[in-house]
Amino acid sequence: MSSQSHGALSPDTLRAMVAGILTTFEHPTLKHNLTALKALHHVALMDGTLHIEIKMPFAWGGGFENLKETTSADLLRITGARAVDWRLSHDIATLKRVKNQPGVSGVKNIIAVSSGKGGVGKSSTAVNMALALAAEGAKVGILDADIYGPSIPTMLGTEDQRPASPDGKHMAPIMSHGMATNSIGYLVTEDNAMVWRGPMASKALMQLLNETLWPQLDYLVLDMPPGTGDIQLTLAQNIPVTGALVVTTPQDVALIDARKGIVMFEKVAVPVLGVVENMSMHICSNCGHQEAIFGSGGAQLLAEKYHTRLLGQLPLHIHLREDLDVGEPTVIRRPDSEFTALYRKLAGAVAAQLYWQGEVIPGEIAFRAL
Ligand SMILES: Nc1ncnc2c1ncn2[C@@H]1O[C@H](COP(=O)(O)OP(=O)(O)OP(=O)(O)O)[C@@H](O)[C@H]1O
Repeated sequence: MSSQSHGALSPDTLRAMVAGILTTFEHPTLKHNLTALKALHHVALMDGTLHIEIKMPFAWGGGFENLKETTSADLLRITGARAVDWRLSHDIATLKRVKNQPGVSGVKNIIAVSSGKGGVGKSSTAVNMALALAAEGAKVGILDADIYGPSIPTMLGTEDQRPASPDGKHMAPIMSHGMATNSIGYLVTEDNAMVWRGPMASKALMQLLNETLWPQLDYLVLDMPPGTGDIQLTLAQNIPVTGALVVTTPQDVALIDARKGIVMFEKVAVPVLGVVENMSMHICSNCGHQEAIFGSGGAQLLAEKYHTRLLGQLPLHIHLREDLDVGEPTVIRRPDSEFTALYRKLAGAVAAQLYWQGEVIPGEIAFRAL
């Protein structure tokens, strides 16, 4: 099609032209195209610049970058504009929660991050994914519910802080790297928490969730205690979770436990969003050599067998551990690294899966009654 003089286009024609191109855009996060999603929020052509605003119901920073790269040239050609001024805004949908439970004040969606066994990198994944969701454009918080090893404060560099209580009843979350966070680790010593019986632990965690003064959040990432015992089952049943992730390593023993995690969530009707494979490859920090030291392909097979999906794979690399040890997760410390790109891809896949798998609660207003 030949270029047209931009002065000659009516708003409707312009919109139809732009929509025509955007409709053809395909991306792994899109089950239906952008027009079906009503994502084209604003189009205008002024002084040779084409202004386009895309509004999305789930965190979509990565998809948006891809959209710009893929369609800008065509848009310029078809509209005759000299430049495109792209804008992405979000109006993140609130999705149906397990058992239709009422939500937590201020929080639209809760994503539980679990693992069948300890030490597979659940907390590392939760914290980097939460920061990646924020980098993708969402308002994000993280709650460390891992009574057996509350490591989020260390990973966020906030271990010396304690939540204040402005009214003697609620806790103000601690802010770190732009994210609201609270942890069972701020409230009890590790030795204390370890000996809690199930009901005590679950009660404390429910309090932590409900009595934190969360700011308006699109996603609250919940770092669950590892395993599939009573505490995990009680939490999965009582927390108004939107969906759950199961983190595993490619080792057979971890995969067996990850399977138990999937089954546990299915039992209590928590939608499983998918599996995340951590430490899928070891990358040598000297030579870059990659080695599948824990085996390969297992998480993919597990996901297929249980009719879910592999949402991301993260390598085993010394930078990931070092960054967490100094309280500056890789997504913050190395925003342009290949690791951050992987976490952002995972975050985008999780946000999209949550949306497409869920059912939108129209017009719910998350209010806080104090
Ligand atoms: N992909 C990775 N590359 C390098 N180190 C990693 C990676 N994932 C996790 N680690 C490191 O492994 C250790 C355990 O990770 P993490 O605490 O996230 O595991 P977890 O599954 O949450 O453990 P727990 O179940 O005990 O809470 C940490 O020191 C972390 O920095």
